[in-house]
Amino acid sequence: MHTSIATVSLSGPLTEKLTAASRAGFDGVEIFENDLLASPLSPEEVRARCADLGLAVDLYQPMRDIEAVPDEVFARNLRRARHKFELMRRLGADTVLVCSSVSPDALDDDALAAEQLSRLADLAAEFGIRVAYEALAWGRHISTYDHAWRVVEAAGHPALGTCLDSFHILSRGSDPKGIEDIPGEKIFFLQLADAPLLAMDVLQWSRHYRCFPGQGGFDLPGLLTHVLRTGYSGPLSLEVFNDVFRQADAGPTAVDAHRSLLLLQEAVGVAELPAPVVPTGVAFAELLTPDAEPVTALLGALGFTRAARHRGKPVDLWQRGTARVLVNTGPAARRAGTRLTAIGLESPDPAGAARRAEDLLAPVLPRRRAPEDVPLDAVAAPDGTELFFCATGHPGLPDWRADFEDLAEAADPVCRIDHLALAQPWHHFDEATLFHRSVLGLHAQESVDLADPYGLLRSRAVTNADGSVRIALAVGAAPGDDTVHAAHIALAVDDVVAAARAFRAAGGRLLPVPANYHDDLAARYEFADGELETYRDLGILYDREAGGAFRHCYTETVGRVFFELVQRDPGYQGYGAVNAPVRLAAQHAVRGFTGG
Ligand SMILES: O=C(O)c1ccc(O)c(O)c1
Ligand SMILES: [Mg+2]
Repeated sequence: MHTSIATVSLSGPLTEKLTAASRAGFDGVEIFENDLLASPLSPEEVRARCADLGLAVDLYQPMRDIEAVPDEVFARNLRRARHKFELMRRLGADTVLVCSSVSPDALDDDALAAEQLSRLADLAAEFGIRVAYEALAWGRHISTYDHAWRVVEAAGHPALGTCLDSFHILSRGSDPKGIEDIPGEKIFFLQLADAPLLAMDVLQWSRHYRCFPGQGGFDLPGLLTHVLRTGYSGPLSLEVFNDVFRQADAGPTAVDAHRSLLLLQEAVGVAELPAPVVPTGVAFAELLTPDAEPVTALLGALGFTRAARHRGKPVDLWQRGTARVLVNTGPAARRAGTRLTAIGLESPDPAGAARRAEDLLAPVLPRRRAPEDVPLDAVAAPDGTELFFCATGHPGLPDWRADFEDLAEAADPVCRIDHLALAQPWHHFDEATLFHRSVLGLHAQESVDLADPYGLLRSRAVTNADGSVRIALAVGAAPGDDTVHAAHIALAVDDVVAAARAFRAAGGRLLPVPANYHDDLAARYEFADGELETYRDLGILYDREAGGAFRHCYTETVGRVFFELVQRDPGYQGYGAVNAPVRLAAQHAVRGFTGG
């Protein structure tokens, strides 16, 4: 279907918004009046720019406070409208959005509203323009879609139709099924926005918290299904007022926006995409570092051995059990300190996984990093993390390990990657979740807010069904907070006490945890004799759910990476979130002393 985006959804001046929308693959735009007023381009120039970019000007908006007013006020409104219709002719826009009045002048009189909207439509028709009337959820007298439709229906004017906006409909809890009572050709426009389910004033909610479909709590596929049943065939247009998107780069936001529309079309069956290929495990995590020594010292103390070396590049494979970490000291490492740059995901169909990602606008990475390398399918996640789709040890599929020359048999204490925690750029958290959910087919758990001494950290885990892939996506409230912008690799061990002791005996440094924390644990749980003292000594944190317990501790941080040792009872599904504030405070306390 024809896809469109309101310029208010993107950051920057009008020309940047238009360029971003076009590059992301949108077919058209809704031009928000303020964006035009602030633009140095004339309406003709905007029209030409849109044409050059392959964008239709699908809507001009909004026209406000028009209807159900005393005659003399309406006369002034018509005069204003004539100006706007002349402007729209120059702009090449043939549909105008009129939102229901919020003016104190407006009367609670549907017949008057219908009559005046009809007169407005008469004038619009002289310019070849159609009027799409939309109920704002906070409209003074008209605030529901069915009410707006009754007024439009009563007016019975061919140049007057309604504009449906999913936010206004779903935020008020209206039943979208009634949309099917509207003839499709009288729905002149469809605006789509999701939103987190918040209990707050609807105007504030709308102006600050809207998000792209699939990122919030509304049933957008359900609503769109009702709309399509009417025969509606106009644009699917995103109109998202969001404080974060206003500040984020327009380019990536537009890509995320378009991805959300592709997914919505897939969900309602009007677009076909390659099916998700859910990853079945973690093949490796790759660290890029300008200085291997602190990283390999840490890995060594954690019981990893250097098992293999890449044939052509400065990349070593470190392994303990089935936990594999690649240490890359290539030239790219010089640009930034130590960080986690790539993840290998086990995939039953690597090529299929990459095809879906590509169709959902993920940048595809070169299949070979060098001519002699094994070809691997890889894409970039929104945060830039490279995702390799791997088939470790599958006959018939390329094995990434073929690029490596064995150095040693891996020592094999039981150990695997329990989860990876990735720091997201602060303005791309919702997109990251949607990406991992829809592109990779992972299930998203609830988002949790964690108190950091210097701000709030938001975290949301995405997992596969058996928990063999767990990725915790986190973002700090404060842009540029380095501590929370560290990624970490959590290693699952059978006995965290033994693992922590072995780590310390090998010279590793564990994150010290304040005594107050363990005093509180004593108040909350009963422990066997000596157990709590052991945890106190090693800095082991503890959590318990109905399903079981979680014991975990942290290593020092090297660059922007640290490790966690976890002992997870099979029934425990979380990540020790209750302990995160203590852990974050402890990491702040040692910052500067541990950084590498
Ligand atoms: O918040 C507003 O004023 C506003 C304006 C135009 C719209 O289409 C809308 O949904 C909201
Ligand atoms: Mg709207």
